[in-house]
Amino acid sequence: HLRRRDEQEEEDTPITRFQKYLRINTAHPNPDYSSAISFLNSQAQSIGLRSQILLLTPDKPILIVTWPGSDPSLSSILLNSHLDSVPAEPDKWDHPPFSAVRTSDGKIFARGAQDDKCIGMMFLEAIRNLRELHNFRPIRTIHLSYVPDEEIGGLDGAAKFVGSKEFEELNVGFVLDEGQASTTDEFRVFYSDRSPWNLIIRAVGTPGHGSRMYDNSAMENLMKSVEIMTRFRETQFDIVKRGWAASWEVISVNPVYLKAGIPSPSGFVMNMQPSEAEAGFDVRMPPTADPDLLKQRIADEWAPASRNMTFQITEKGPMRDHMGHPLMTSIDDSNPWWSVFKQAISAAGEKLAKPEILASTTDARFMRQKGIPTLGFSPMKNTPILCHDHNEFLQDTVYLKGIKVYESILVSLSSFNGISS
Ligand SMILES: CSCC[C@H](NC=O)C(=O)O
Ligand SMILES: [Zn+2]
Ligand SMILES: [Zn+2]
Repeated sequence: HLRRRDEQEEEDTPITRFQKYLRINTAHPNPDYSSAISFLNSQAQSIGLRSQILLLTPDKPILIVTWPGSDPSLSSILLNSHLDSVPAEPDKWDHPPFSAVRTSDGKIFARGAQDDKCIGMMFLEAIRNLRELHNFRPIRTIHLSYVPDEEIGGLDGAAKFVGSKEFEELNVGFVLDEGQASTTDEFRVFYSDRSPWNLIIRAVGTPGHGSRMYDNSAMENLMKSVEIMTRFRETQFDIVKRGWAASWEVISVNPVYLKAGIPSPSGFVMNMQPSEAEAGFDVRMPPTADPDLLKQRIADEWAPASRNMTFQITEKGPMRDHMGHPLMTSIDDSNPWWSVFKQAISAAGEKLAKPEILASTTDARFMRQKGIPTLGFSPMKNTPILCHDHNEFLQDTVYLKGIKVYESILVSLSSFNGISS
């Protein structure tokens, strides 16, 4: 006999706890961080873990949960996830994005189900099982961090966190942060991110009657740039389409807004050519790309002063570590953490795909900048990639499997004794 849904959801199980976290609306622009933190904190307490809340920015709390290891002289393991989500357009979803509905085929629908509330809860459930079912005791200390604002650049989140004295005190030797779902039977793992720039180009030009043909209007100047940038975009995209490079190996330049025209009550004035126009672009660079070369190209071709153009680049976070090296975690035997991680995945009976660079960007770049080896990993396989998409969901069995995978990872990492600091 089928039980009623509300009866099922009154139970306290890994799935209902995941649903509870998903129902807390931490989407921008008004993320409810305080409810998320108190929920996670109560979960940590119910497992018997220590926790502390950092308020490095008003209204943007960071939660740190700690499971002390038996050898505090060893560096610790940090599992990081972000509290926030991108917004959702409820009208375009089959289920309300903060309902966390589980359909009869086991799909849990919610904004954040994949990105990245799944891992934040898997961490806690894995620790709960290791303590309660397996009576496991780590040698290295394990910390969990829950940070705000990843989706808007992380400056008041992970960036401030890694710069704090509290972070120093954690003595972190290795970090796992979020990755991305895999559509195959192999898990994906990421050793670097592309670096994001926000690029705004602005044109000024001669205003005039809408009927006149003349050179050097703001719109003409801007649109020439857009054409040149579109051609550059195509050269990069063609390389990917031909299979010569992965999407993370090229520079992406995608237009995200166009702004021009003289507003009128019914829309825009149609018989005036405006004197100003601008466009915004999301630019992503592979970690090994030369940022100065791209800056030169922008100054020479995309926004040349000769065409009455100016530009503004906002670099969203670091691109190099203190040694001037690109932010990449090594994935060869020079990095013992990599070997331990790989071995933990096989011990869980799972396979890893070839390590990748993430085409988008995560908080991992702030940890890598501190010189701490950091991998991006979200154990979701045979799963469509739905981060930032409508109808984001995660299959219940995939979620439960992820907990098991983290149990294996935590046992291996926290028992690893080979590096003394
Ligand atoms: C500009 S930093 C923003 C980080 C964000 N992260 C996930 O989507 C991204 O756009 O990749
Ligand atoms: Zn994310
Ligand atoms: Zn995201």
